[in-house]
Amino acid sequence: MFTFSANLSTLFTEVPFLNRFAKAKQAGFACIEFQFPYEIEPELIKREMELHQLKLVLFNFPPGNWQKGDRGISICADRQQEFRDSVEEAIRYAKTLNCPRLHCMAGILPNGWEEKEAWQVYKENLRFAAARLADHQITLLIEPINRYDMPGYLLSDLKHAYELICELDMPNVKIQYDFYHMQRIQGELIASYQTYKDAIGHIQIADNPGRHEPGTGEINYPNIFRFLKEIGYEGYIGLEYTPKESSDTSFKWLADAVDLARRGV
Ligand SMILES: O=C(O)C(=O)[C@@H](O)CO
Ligand SMILES: [Mg+2]
Repeated sequence: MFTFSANLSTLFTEVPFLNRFAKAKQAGFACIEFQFPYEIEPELIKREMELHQLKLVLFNFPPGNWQKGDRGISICADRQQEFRDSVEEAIRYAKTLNCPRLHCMAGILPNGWEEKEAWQVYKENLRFAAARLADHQITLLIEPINRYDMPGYLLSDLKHAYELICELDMPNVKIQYDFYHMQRIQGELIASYQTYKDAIGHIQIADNPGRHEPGTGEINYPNIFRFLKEIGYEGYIGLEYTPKESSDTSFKWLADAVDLARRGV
């Protein structure tokens, strides 16, 4: 059976980052994930995790300068040393926090850049990162992201992600399948999950439109959870959504999902 993990970058944002661990515990979570922890030293995060007995399942490589528009730097030919340094920084956090998965964002293709060259650099960088992560038994994840939210994001196609993984042929590289992005990119959620399931290493969820909690939009999450249970998915499902009203009132769907699983539906 799968396990839900609370994404502390999008949930409990009513309180400062380090206070979100207690909130996650109070809401009944044993597992958490977040996006970019780099403003806080990992020892402080570790203290909160230990205090509240929380297990970390995922976070991201440093994305470059987010305020200036970076959404990952792994496709940038002129920033390969910066990328390599970012891999080491992510490993430093992952080792301290005992985290088994890291997501590497691709990046936005700058105007006038050759797409073909960007793919080449991306591939080289992923190969480097996957080898470094393998030294620490960490899985490297790549996630197709929709271009409505991130215009120009290079990796926005599930099949491309899969082909890249096949080409790299490194066992610790997997797809991060975010149902919200996949709905906006192509739909066909269950069928496409089924097609690529052996290459998928992590799931995230949110509804569309709005990227709020399941039940607020058009995605049939009860059906998706039923499907994931049927195929025996035993990994994590990250709640990477922005609560429609407040975090505390955004978990009603979760009670229904857990109940559904318990009843063996
Ligand atoms: O945007 C998403 O979806 C993610 O999973 C993030 O890690 C990237 O911001
Ligand atoms: Mg995601």
